[in-house]
Parts: sequence; C-alpha cells; structure tokens
Amino acid sequence: MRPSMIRSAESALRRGLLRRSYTSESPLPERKVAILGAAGGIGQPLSLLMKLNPLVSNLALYDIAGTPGVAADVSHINTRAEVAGYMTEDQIGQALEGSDVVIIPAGVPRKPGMTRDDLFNINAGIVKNLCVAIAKYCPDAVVNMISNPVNSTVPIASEVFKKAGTYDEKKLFGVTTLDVVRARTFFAGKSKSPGLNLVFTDVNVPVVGGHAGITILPLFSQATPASNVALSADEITALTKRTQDGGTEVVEAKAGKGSATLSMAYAGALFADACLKGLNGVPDVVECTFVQSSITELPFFASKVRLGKNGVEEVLGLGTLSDFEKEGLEKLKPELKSSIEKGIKFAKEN
Ligand SMILES: NC(=O)c1ccc[n+]([C@@H]2O[C@H](COP(=O)([O-])OP(=O)(O)OC[C@H]3O[C@@H](n4cnc5c(N)ncnc54)[C@H](O)[C@@H]3O)[C@@H](O)[C@H]2O)c1
Ligand SMILES: O=C(O)C[C@H](O)C(=O)O
Repeated sequence: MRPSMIRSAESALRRGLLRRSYTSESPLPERKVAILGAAGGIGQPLSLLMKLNPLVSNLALYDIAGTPGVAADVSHINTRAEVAGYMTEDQIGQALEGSDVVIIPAGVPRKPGMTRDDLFNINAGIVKNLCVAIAKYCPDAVVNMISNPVNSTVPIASEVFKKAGTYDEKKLFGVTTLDVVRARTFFAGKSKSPGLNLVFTDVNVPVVGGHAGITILPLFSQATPASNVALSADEITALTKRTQDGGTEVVEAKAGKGSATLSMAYAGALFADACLKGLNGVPDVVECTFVQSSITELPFFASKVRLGKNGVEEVLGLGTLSDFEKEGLEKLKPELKSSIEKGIKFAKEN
C-alpha cells in the first residue's frame, strides 16, 4: 500500500475514532501489539492508548497479575483493536505469537532515594525471561523496552536474542521518548519568558545518550522551532538539569507510590505509534531512541533514528553540538559504558 493511502486511512480513522468502530473494509494492514506488564502503572494507561490507536488490529495484554480485568475493561472501547488478556506464564506464547511490536513495561519502579540502577537486580531477570519468550514466539517483532534501567536492559535483551540466534539490531529499541517529551515541555515553558512564544505541541528537542541522570543529554541548541531570543547559559544549564532529573522529580512527588506512569504511557504510545508507522511504510518517521549504534565509541546510544519497514532504517548523527553539549557528551560516556557492560555481563552469565 502506498504511504499516502496509509496516511489518509489513518487520518480518516482518527477523525471518526470516538464515534464509530473500525470496519473490516479499512485498507490498514493488520498489526498485532503485545504489552508485557500490561496491568501495571504504565501498562494500564498504555493499553488504553494503544486501544485508541487505529493502526493496531490486535492488542495482547500480558501480566503476571490482574490482566483479565484490564483486558475486559479496555476491550469495551469501540475501536478497531481486538483485545485479549493473558496471565499465567503458560499463556505468554499465545500473547506473543504473531506480534509485530512488543512493548515491555514489566518490572519494579523506583522509590525516593533510589537510582534506576538500583532496580537492576530485580528487573534484569524479569527482562531476560521475557526476551527468552520473545525469541521463541515472535523473533521478528520490534521490541520497545521501557523497563529500567534502560541503559542495561537493552543490552541484556540484545544478548538474550544473540544467544537464541534471533538478534536483529534493527528491531531492538530502548524507549527514551519521555526524555524528549519532558525536554519539549520544559523548553516550551520558556514561552512564559518575555520575547518567546513557543507552542508546546510544535516544539521538538533531540535527546541523546541514555536514560539515567547525566546520560540523558538534551540538545537544546538543536531545539525547533528555534527561539528568537537566545537562552542564557544559566537557563540552558537549568533546562538540562531539569530534563535529566525529570524522573526523580516525579518519583519524589509520588513519595513512595512509584515513578512516572501517565506521562510514560503517553511517551510509550507515541514511540509505538512511530514504530507502527515505520512498519507500514510511512516515510520520514524520526524519533530519538536507544539503539545499537556506531555514532560514538559506545555500542548502544540514543540519538535520532529513522524508522522504516524493518525497524531502524538509519541511525542519524549527533549534528552540531554546543560546547556545553560536547562537555556533557564526554561526561556521560563512562557511566553509560559501565551500565551497558553490566547488562551484557549479566546476560552472558545467566
Ligand atoms: N523508559 C522510561 O522512560 C520509563 C519511564 C517510567 C518507568 N519506567 C520503568 O517501567 C517499569 C514499570 O513501571 P511501572 O510504574 O509500570 O511499575 P508497576 O509496578 O506499576 O507495574 C509493573 C508491572 O509489571 C508486572 N510484572 C512484573 N514481573 C512481570 C513479568 N515477569 N511478566 C509480566 N509482567 C510482570 C507487574 O505485575 C506490574 O503489573 C519500571 O522498571 C520503571 O522504572 C521506564
Ligand atoms: O525515573 C524513573 O525511575 C522512571 C523513568 O525512568 C522516568 O524517567 O520517569
């Protein structure tokens, strides 16, 4: 199908989304999306948002607890996707079989005072087992890894897939979209300053590196639309720090009740939608994401990536960096390298 046909079908469906159900006459391709960890804080709103996405024809919701209720609830929404819930481990094969995209928000979230790396001991094993099942039941699927620490869970997944002989570096993505969403919001928030008038939904800011503390490097020098008033060095430093600490800001505000769930579900849905568009042949779909990369000396790195019919079509370069960003890039490398190596070591030894 031509990309223009897909775009107009999508737009027609979006316009009618809340008024009528999808009919089988639509030219959109069949696409199955599986969410692993679907009954959790992220999983539930993400399941809702994927049910609203007209590109999804089948939605498989898997969790070790609570999925029947979430699946029954979401399934009553009159949109295209057929919903099925799966709970016990012997059902994971049914959940995964035929999936085009698998989204993984399974695992424990942070509490105040913890780093994302403190989640490694529990989440590494969860992610490893889920990836073993993906390699077995849907080896060709595009994988969107949300579970933290992303800087290590993506390398774990790559090693599991290598061991199984199914690794395709074009199909494994660490989801860093929430960093981009935050950078956009905080940058556009500057419109409250005299002389700036940025519309939140028009703003874009690339965020590169990884997904933890200083490894999150927003490139405000490349923000679009460019503001007509240069931000001061102090303002850029403050915006950068707020983006890097965005997760911690939410963890502290939730005071022991978890980390970002609603904004993450929004970000996860945006990224999955971009992957589906790429698979469907829509041209010029570009998102920042943590992938196998050769744009720095590190084997995995988040940068702008062009998405296509086979997943990654092109890993785009970093562009021109300011001196402040160059310094941030050098500072983040040791931490990111050690998180990547920790994940690889775990997967090799377990
Ligand atoms: N990438 C990001 O930007 C980002 C943002 C926010 C949160 N996160 C991470 O996402 C993860 C989930 O966060 P949350 O707030 O939804 O946590 P949560 O505790 O609310 O939900 C996690 C869900 O995973 C399920 N689960 C646990 N083990 C499982 C398994 N083996 N198979 C299937 N499901 C399993 C649990 O039953 C639970 O429903 C955390 O690791 C968190 O740090 C990442
Ligand atoms: O901060 C966390 O622990 C969750 C997530 O990685 C986030 O950025 O919100």
